[in-house]
Amino acid sequence: MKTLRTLLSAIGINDTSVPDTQTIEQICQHSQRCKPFSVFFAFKGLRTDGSHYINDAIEHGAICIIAEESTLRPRLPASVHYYTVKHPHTAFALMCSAFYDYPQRQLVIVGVSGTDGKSTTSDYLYQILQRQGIKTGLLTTVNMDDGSGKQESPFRQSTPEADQLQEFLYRCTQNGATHVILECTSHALSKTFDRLGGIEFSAAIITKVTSEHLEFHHSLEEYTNAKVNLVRALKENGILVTSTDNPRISAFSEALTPTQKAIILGLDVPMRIEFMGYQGVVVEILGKRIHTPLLLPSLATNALLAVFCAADLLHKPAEDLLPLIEQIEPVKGRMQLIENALGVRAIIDFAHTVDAYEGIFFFANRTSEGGNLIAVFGSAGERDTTKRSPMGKIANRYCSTIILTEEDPRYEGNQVIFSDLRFLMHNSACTVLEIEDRREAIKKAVSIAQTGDTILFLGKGHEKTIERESEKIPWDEITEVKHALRAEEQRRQCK
Ligand SMILES: CC(=O)N[C@H]1[C@@H](OP(=O)(O)OP(=O)(O)OC[C@H]2O[C@@H](n3ccc(=O)[nH]c3=O)[C@H](O)[C@@H]2O)O[C@H](CO)[C@@H](O)[C@@H]1O[C@H](C)C(=O)N[C@@H](C)C(=O)N[C@H](CCC(=O)O)C(=O)O
Ligand SMILES: Nc1ncnc2c1ncn2[C@@H]1O[C@H](COP(=O)(O)OP(=O)(O)OP(=O)(O)O)[C@@H](O)[C@H]1O
Repeated sequence: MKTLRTLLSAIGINDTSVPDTQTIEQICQHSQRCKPFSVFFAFKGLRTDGSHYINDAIEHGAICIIAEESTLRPRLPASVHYYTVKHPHTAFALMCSAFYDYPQRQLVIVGVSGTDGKSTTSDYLYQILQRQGIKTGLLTTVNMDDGSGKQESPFRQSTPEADQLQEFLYRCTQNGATHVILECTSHALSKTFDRLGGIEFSAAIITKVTSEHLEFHHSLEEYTNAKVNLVRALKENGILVTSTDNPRISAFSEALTPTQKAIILGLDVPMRIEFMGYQGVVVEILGKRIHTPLLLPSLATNALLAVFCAADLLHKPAEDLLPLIEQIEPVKGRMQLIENALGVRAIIDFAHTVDAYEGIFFFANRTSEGGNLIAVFGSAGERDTTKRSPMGKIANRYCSTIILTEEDPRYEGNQVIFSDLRFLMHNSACTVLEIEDRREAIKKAVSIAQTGDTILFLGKGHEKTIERESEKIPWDEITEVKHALRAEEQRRQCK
């Protein structure tokens, strides 16, 4: 247990008036999660201002309040300590780290970022390190391992808030993990949220930076700059691993210091990726020809990034680790084929960006062998709107039928989202239907598919809910698609 004085000094506040026996039970940023002897951080948010909840936090047991510099000092009981700081999110991360005894200092931490491919690359690296006997922690949108075994991530965010993140790292140290792989999102890396503040990374993998989350970052430069923060957080001898697929390599390599290094696949290490459709991608690299079970070339690149990062961490030749990608296991909801007796190729994938759409529609088109292509998708409400029309355009170019449906409409509602998605759909040979209820949309797609056709179910992957307004409806895309296929098989058998 830490004293308040120690925790305050971790964020540069040295207050000798605080009794040095005063201990702290918890640090929180939501008033209702405070319990007796908590420190409450009052953040100015996008919807409300945490400083409006200071009294609520005190009622729940907060004894110390940290607010932003511009916050007007509220009237407080004399027993409550109150401070302001310039960067409260960074202070929150640093104090949480101190609260858990700086767990990152005991761990080799790899950060994985990029527009697409963070979860898969992280998972592939985890698999490689585990197979090399390294006890490895993992935290992605999909999975978590705190050293006690792999399970689905319980967190709401891909990179959780600093209190949850630091507690996770602490558990990793307690469970004997030596290495940890963290999926690092642009939100978490941004100075606005700084959820990873205080963590020094041994390696940074950047898959590919295209465009996403512009509703938050406002420009591609700002978005890229947030991701570059991962390289800025590298240790003195840290390594950047990326590939020539990444159109923004220079933004990242320019942030390296002379003692840090980079491996750029495709440039430092020539490679060739051969598309083999449903047989899985073949890669030629370092004189080897390796057959992977991964279907998309981008996923194979992710696996290679993982291999070269692992080789550097383990001081092993990459050649020795390359064969491991022959047995790499897929990640839930990523290019997941659902078996069926209809003779239809049913694929669930988490593609939800323009670049990921390019990849998956290229795959589906190249492998269609004359069959029709049907796609079921929507786009997230209250999030980046700039990607919607280009995504719709790509789908419309290749599909015979598109069924627009809900993804997470939130308060924006489906009709606005559908209209954005349709904006550049000029190919009249493609039928575009709108079925808001995702379950009905899936059933419809399955009902019109014939032997040899391909159906893509996009944008939900592993996710467990659909967010309609403020409601979270439980959802399991894999189960829903399986049910629809089974029902259709029975219907056709009875005919
Ligand atoms: C858009 C976004 O990032 N929102 C984050 C933001 O919410 P906000 O600004 O709306 O917060 P707010 O509701 O205005 O509240 C302000 C403050 O008042 C506090 N409060 C509020 C109410 C109350 O009763 N008491 C109280 O103390 C809140 O805890 C908060 O600290 O600050 C909150 C607390 O700091 C975050 O939980 C919340 O993440 C939400 C859950 C979210 O959906 N974030 C997404 C966009 C996100 O982070 N995504 C990334 C990227 C994913 C990807 O790349 O795919 C991720 O890492 O997951
Ligand atoms: N390197 C890549 N380049 C382009 N598309 C990719 C790449 N890797 C994966 N994809 C596509 O993106 C989808 C999501 O992959 P993944 O879950 O690894 O991304 P992510 O960055 O973790 O996504 P999120 O941040 O939303 O959790 C995949 O299903 C695939 O269609």
